[in-house]
Amino acid sequence: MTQKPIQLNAFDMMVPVHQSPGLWRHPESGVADFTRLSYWTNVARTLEEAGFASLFLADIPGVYDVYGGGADATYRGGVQFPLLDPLVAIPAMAAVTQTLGFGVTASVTYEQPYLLARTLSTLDHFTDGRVAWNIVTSYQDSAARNLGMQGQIPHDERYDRADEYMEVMYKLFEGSIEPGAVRADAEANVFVDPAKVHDIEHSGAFFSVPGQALTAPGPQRTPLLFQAGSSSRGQQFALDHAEAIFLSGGTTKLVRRWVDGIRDGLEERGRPRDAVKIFTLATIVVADTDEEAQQRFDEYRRHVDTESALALFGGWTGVDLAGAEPDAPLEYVATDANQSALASFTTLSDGTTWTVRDLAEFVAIGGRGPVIIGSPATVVDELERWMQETDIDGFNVSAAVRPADLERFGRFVTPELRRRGLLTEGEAGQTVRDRTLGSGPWLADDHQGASYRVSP
Ligand SMILES: Cc1cc2nc3c(=O)[nH]c(=O)nc-3n(C[C@H](O)[C@H](O)[C@H](O)COP(=O)(O)O)c2cc1C
Repeated sequence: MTQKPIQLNAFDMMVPVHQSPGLWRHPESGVADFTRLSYWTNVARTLEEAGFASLFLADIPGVYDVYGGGADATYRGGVQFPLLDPLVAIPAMAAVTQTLGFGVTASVTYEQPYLLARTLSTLDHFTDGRVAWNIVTSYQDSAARNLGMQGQIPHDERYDRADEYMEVMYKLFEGSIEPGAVRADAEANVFVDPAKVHDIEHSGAFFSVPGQALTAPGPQRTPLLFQAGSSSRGQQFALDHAEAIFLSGGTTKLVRRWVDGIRDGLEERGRPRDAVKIFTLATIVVADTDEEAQQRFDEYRRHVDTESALALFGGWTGVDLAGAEPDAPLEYVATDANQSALASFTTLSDGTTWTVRDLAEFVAIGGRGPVIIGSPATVVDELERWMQETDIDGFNVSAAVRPADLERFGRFVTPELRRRGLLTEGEAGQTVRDRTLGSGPWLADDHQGASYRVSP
């Protein structure tokens, strides 16, 4: 049995269908209300009570329009569409919770760093240091087209640009407004001390930001940094910047391979092997007994929508499987979309040949991660097995029926985790960085972002 506590993130998105196409039709699904703020404040409360360290909200700035050469299947299936802006809901969720962190996704390919730094600092203030940023480079042509470009920036170049983007962000968060700059000293007639505000004077290949940050940083200065790139260039970027990395793989063997690569990469950079926390996707179907959980899963299966699953897969990978022979084997092609999503069913599949049908059925519940089915004891045994075999730090828990399966997690799995002493509880006032890494509120001194820090 592992001694290491299991860290829990919930993996969700402000859409009707996130990872389990078709399940919105299940009678227990509540997603018809996903546009109500109360849906999300209830989710936040549920997760906090269930011992989750954070809620990770995925986001994309485009529509999945690859399958069948259009978006009709996406519309019909509610496949990550319609899509609300996750940043807007965070303060409301923070106001009804005390310890839950919020991982928000924002794209470095389409957002300007100067304004995004202000948005994230605002959220860090409003959440008392409970905001984390999932740094993505994005992978959709539809996003590029609607954001004023002819097509996507090529895959690896997106990451080169993202490296410079991060330099700008570190300068804005760490190097522009010193701690103590905001004095609000009425007697001296000084609100902000000019000696403690610095222009960042950034001039690079992609960005020019000569001036100062628009707002003083929040309790964490730089928000906790999440990343999920899994291609080799994506992994390099993650090693250079991330404090927590998300993976998504169907087998312990595949996930272990990625984990070893990450920990070796950290060591090569002279950092501790555990400097970055690693989470992998898992979908849990739990009930009182193994039989009841299996029955529940069988019932879920009757609600899956394989066409929507292929629309989702097309959006991730840029590969259109409309009209493909269901028994045709999948083949790897390099695209400018999400390279690791396709690789996990082809070049990284350990000799298994995936057909189009297998893929649609697998992706239809829980996306690219495992589905763990059983009683609370069986589920926790399986979570422990994944922890041991993959050397991860925790899970990104996705719900098949939303939000019911998150509530069920809290009702069934959390008590078993607590009974086995596997959950670490949050404390009010603790930042999400401290809760996740145990290293205080700011970036670690050996993180490259800390080198931009100006101190009093
Ligand atoms: C668990 C997980 C969550 C992700 N969430 C998002 C997201 O919200 N938005 C996004 O644009 N990409 C998301 N991605 C995609 C990654 O950021 C990255 O673009 C993807 O893995 C492709 O990069 P790669 O080619 O380096 O693998 C996610 C990936 C994983 C594994």
